[in-house]
Amino acid sequence: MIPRLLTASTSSRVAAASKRCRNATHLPPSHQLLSTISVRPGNIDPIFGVLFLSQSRRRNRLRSSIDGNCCQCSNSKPQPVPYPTQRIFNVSRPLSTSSTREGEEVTESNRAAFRATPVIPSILAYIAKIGVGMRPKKSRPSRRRSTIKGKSGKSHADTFDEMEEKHYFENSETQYRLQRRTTDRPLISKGANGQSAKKSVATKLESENKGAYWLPPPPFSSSVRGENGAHHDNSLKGQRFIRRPVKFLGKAGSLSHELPRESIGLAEIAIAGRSNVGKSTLLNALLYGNTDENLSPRQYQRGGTPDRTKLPKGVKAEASSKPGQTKELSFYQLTADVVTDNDSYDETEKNISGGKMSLLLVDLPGYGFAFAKEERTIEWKNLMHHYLLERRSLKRILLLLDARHGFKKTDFDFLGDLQDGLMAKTEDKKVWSSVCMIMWLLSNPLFTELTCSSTTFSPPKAKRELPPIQIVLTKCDLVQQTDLARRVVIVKKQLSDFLIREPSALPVMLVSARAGVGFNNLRKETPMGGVLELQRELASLVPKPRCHGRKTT
Ligand SMILES: Nc1nc2c(ncn2[C@@H]2O[C@H](COP(=O)(O)OP(=O)(O)OP(=O)(O)O)[C@@H](O)[C@H]2O)c(=O)[nH]1
Ligand SMILES: [Mg+2]
Repeated sequence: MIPRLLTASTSSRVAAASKRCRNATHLPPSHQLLSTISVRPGNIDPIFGVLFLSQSRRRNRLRSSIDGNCCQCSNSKPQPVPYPTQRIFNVSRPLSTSSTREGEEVTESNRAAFRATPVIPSILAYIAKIGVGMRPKKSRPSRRRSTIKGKSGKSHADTFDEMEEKHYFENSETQYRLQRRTTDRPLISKGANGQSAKKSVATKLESENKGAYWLPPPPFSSSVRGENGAHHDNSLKGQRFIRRPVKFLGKAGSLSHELPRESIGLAEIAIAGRSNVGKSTLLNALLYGNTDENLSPRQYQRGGTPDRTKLPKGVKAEASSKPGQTKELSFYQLTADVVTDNDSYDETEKNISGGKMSLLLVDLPGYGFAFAKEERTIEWKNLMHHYLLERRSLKRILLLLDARHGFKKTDFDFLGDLQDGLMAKTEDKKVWSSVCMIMWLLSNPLFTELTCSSTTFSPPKAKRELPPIQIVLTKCDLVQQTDLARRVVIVKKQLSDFLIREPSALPVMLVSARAGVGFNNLRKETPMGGVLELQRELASLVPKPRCHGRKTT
């Protein structure tokens, strides 16, 4: 037996081509194809070691498979990926057919590839508008640089590598000026007493903004602060939302631990992601907002943002720079009492006239590398999968990705495991329900009657799907805005390239849990972007109170 010989590049191309053919009956695996080719000394090129086949038919077969076509498929386009019969993820747009997750190695794009990714102007404009990400530094061209002209007659500053940053900076500067013009218009007018109104209005604004801070949106906070310190939003159609202190409902570290009771009346949101991606920090920011009393939006706009987020008293998730800090599933409940304007509110009163609105945020342990024993990490993983697959009140899964790195292999492994678990569960359920049905029919004396009127029998309930998975990029404050725009493009591409179907059609959200970042539009009525937008999104998932508008007894 003469050993088979192929150059590495040829064999990998054949393997890639065989993977591209979706019709299993058409193309045998590449190794099968190659095993049919017998290698004779005459078939080996003495210099390159590449196969030369005497039979033209075999040569054509090999060539066609190397070119990426199945040897039996006549059309050159690869066949679409066969979709799973069950809906795995909630999607509302066409599924990706470009490649499967299986066998693909997820590689972190290198710096050159990352730089080569185009910056889409609309994404960049959005990022600039919401104010997340590092602003490009003001690159003032030195006098020398601006005066020295290149051969083409252009200044060297014009041919500078970071032209797009310069261009962007000009845009953001214009936006900033426009914003100032609309919000601070009185600043340029003169006061009645001849004194410049600029100073007085500025002082007034300063005092108003002093302590202006960012809280969860209604119903979990107010946009107006009452005289007695109570928070309520008067703009909401005769209703007030009184926020209660955050409640810690409990934690579970293994499958034997009991989870808090499920309830239809509350929205449950799980925060998942790799270890150290910022899950606990984001959870705290979602629960409490960013309440640095000394921080004013004006301070932020001048570029100085404090390093630490100052949170008020209350239960909080523990965050640490060490991966593996969170070792249990922890449940935090945010509740607001809905009070109609005519009613007096008593905090001790159990049955509030308008009812209650509750949001349950669940901090999950991270996957990937963690400072913990292996058995422990396996235990978390099992618990997490069990929770995500079984919990019925789960409304959304926030999948956090570090904005500096995007998707990593562990993230796809996590999604893949969820998908596998869901498939296995569906199969188990099908088998179990059919066994139950047969047993019941056999033991039932009315068996014959039932078979005649089979319409009375209701089939087993359809399988619950996973809730939508929302991709959230965290730590955006550590990334340049142009790089952030590139990251969004790459994450979207990775989603469509490596998953059979995308987790959901929800937009990729950009947040930073650091104080001052992501809320420079604080003074606008509708908050956009950052944690504020995420808070609004989550608040919109909270079901309306059932006893709305009437007194309960
Ligand atoms: N600059 C910056 N740092 C952040 C941000 N969010 C979190 N961090 C930091 O990232 C580190 C990890 O944060 P955690 O919230 O503990 O991360 P985690 O995902 O809960 O980690 P595990 O519990 O170990 O899974 C901490 O040092 C945080 O201060 C952010 O938005 N910006
Ligand atoms: Mg944590």
